Amino acid sequence: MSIARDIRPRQDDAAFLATSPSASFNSPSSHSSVLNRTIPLNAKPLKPFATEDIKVLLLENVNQTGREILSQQGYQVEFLKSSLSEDQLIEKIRDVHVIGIRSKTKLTARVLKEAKNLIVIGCFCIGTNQVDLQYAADQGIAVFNSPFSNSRSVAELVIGEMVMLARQLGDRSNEMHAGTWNKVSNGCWEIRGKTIGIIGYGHIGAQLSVLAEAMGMSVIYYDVLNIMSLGTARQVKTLDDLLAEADFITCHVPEIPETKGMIGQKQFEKMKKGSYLINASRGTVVDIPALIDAMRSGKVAGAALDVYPNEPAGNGDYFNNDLNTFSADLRSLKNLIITPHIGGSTEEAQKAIGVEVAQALVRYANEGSTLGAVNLPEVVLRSLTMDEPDHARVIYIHKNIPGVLRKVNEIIGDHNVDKQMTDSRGDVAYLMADISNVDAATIKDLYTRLESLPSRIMTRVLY
Ligand SMILES: NC(=O)c1ccc[n+]([C@@H]2O[C@H](COP(=O)([O-])OP(=O)(O)OC[C@H]3O[C@@H](n4cnc5c(N)ncnc54)[C@H](O)[C@@H]3O)[C@@H](O)[C@H]2O)c1
Ligand SMILES: O=C(O)CC[C@@H](O)C(=O)O
Repeated sequence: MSIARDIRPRQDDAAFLATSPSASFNSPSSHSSVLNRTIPLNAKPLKPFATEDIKVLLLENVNQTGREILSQQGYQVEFLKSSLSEDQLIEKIRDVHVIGIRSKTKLTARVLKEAKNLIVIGCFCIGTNQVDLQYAADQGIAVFNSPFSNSRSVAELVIGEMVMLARQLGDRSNEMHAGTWNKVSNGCWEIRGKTIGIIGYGHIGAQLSVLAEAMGMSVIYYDVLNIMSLGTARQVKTLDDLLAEADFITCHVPEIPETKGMIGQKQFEKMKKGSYLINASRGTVVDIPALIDAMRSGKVAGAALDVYPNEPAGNGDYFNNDLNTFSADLRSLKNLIITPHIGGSTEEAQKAIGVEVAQALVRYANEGSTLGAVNLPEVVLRSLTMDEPDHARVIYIHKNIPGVLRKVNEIIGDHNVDKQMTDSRGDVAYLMADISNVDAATIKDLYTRLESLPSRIMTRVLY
């Protein structure tokens, strides 16, 4: 084996654990086919120096499947059930190399600035709006998520909620719990024959489309992209077209500036009287005080909310006006289902997410692969094999400015570069090269020279 292991960097030497950010997510087929192609049976396990020095912080009750994968690597894994406040996070994140979060933990620029050793962030969920992706990329910190492992769970929840709202099930159940028999059919409907309007026809919206059609519903959808319809679904041109036609309106868009408050007073005015609203996307997408008004006036006959502008840090916390000023008004409404951000909270989804994201973190930490990252270019190299003992993998994350490759190749070009790949995304570029016949002194020298280049964001050497 390579003698390079003898030059273990200090535990706080984040550069050796260099990170990569990468690009947008892939379809499952492209993902797995690339991986299958690049992992031969005799693949040499690359390690970012001493794995037992890698500190992992997992917040928000990340699934056991993910925890196990990371622990099995020998990493030091600390696991917390809830999220942390910004100040607590700043204290904790300082010596952490890998952090795993879900939707609640805010990794702002202020927090990431303190994360001097951090190489990679795993969002054990779909949404990545809780992370300052650009700031992370600028620091060479890769971010991974799980693009579709909980999509089906959300789609099924929405189907259930449509039936519940149409039949006022929440109210009937609450009344029975309070000891009151109230057998009514007024204002109760089948969903068969009704129109569902899906805002955002991505992974969740498309799943929902198929399920809703099977329930006998007509499906229309609005999306900023021109997307192929599934079954007999029909894309409408504008949000207003959807609002005017749908009986059930359901939001499945990401939290981005364009979707903030996209359902507010004006949109409620354009809906049909007696329509229903469901939001299981992000809490900022619907203006909740405007929804409260629309429900009080009878314009909206029922609603289901799973997400809120401010959400508690963990289970057992209060959902009250200290958190969101409208909480008490919201809780007083009839035919309103409010759930604690559980759209993706099923055993199936959480297990799958745990595996998917933890594996991406390990691949990144140990091999430098950015495949599936959401904020950096995607770079993956065929694995080194056990037949290639004296190889090292050099990763150089750098500013995407002219002349860098020439400088880098002046440094690594003195050696035998077996393979090399580079790609850029915006202002950041990611270079990965496998170099043969290198000893500890050479690795140290390469590392030091790359680190001294003005274009450097982060350097890592894996061996
Ligand atoms: N409640 C939960 O537990 C839960 C679980 C999973 C995902 N989510 C949320 O749901 C969101 C959607 O998930 P997904 O997997 O379907 O995402 P996706 O990226 O597959 O699909 C989102 C769709 O929204 C469209 N879109 C973007 N901006 C739009 C706009 N302004 N108007 C109309 N359409 C727009 C996109 O083009 C895309 O087709 C996630 O971003 C996440 O925030 C919530
Ligand atoms: O599990 C979570 O915290 C988030 C679930 C969901 O909103 C997601 O973005 O996947």
